Amino acid sequence: MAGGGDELKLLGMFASPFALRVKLALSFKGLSFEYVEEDLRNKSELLVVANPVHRKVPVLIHNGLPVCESMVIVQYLDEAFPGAGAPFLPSDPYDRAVARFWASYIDEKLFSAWVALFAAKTEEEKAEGTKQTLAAAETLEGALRECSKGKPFFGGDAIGYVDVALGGFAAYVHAFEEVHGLRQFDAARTPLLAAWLARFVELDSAKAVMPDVGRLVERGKMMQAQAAAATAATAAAKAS
Ligand SMILES: N[C@@H](CCC(=O)N[C@@H](CS)C(=O)NCC(=O)O)C(=O)O
Repeated sequence: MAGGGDELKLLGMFASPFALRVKLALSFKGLSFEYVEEDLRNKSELLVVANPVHRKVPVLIHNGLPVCESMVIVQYLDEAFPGAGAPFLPSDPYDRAVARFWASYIDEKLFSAWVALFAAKTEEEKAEGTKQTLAAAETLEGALRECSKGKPFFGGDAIGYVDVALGGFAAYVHAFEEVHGLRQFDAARTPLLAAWLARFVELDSAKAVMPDVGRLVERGKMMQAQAAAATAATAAAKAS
């Protein structure tokens, strides 16, 4: 429990990068919570009632009230628990706007490039997904330079809003390398991001909630094999 009579319950799924953001945010703020693992093929009544619009994880239930959408939850934690650690969002309104901009870039460009890569059925689609992923990483390299002002994190010396947004994908960077053979935050191409990742995964609060990379790799390989089998079945059906 969070302390002071607050009850926090997180509905998540072990492989969800969005749920990981919330686990990271709670961990960085030192807030304890009850964790409920959802089976997304058979969603609980609690999830459906708590997030009737999207029926997705993560949902944070604070004293019985549900809050949905990972980055909305991260902001909520800043506002609902002002005494729990440094705020993720900067105090200056312009810096706050910049942080929100980059967090939404991560969802719109980096995540969608990964989805494109993951869904790729042909070599051309795979090449396109790879190109988009590396281009998004290069853009984020510039964002990190701008936001960190020479300090280790997007938030400066401390973990900030963009660090949490990107941190949700930290375990995936390693898993992707194993499943797709693509090093996204490469030290030669994006040295700041590569150093950011190495530092981030070593933080005690991050380590405490990070999913097992081996399990993510296993899941990624299984999904890749299922996608390949579906493509082969479609090709066979067309040929017959
Ligand atoms: N924009 C949402 C994305 C959440 C999301 O896509 N969650 C996925 C798991 S990674 C989910 O619950 N999927 C279930 C479904 O689509 O039915 C956020 O940031 O929280």
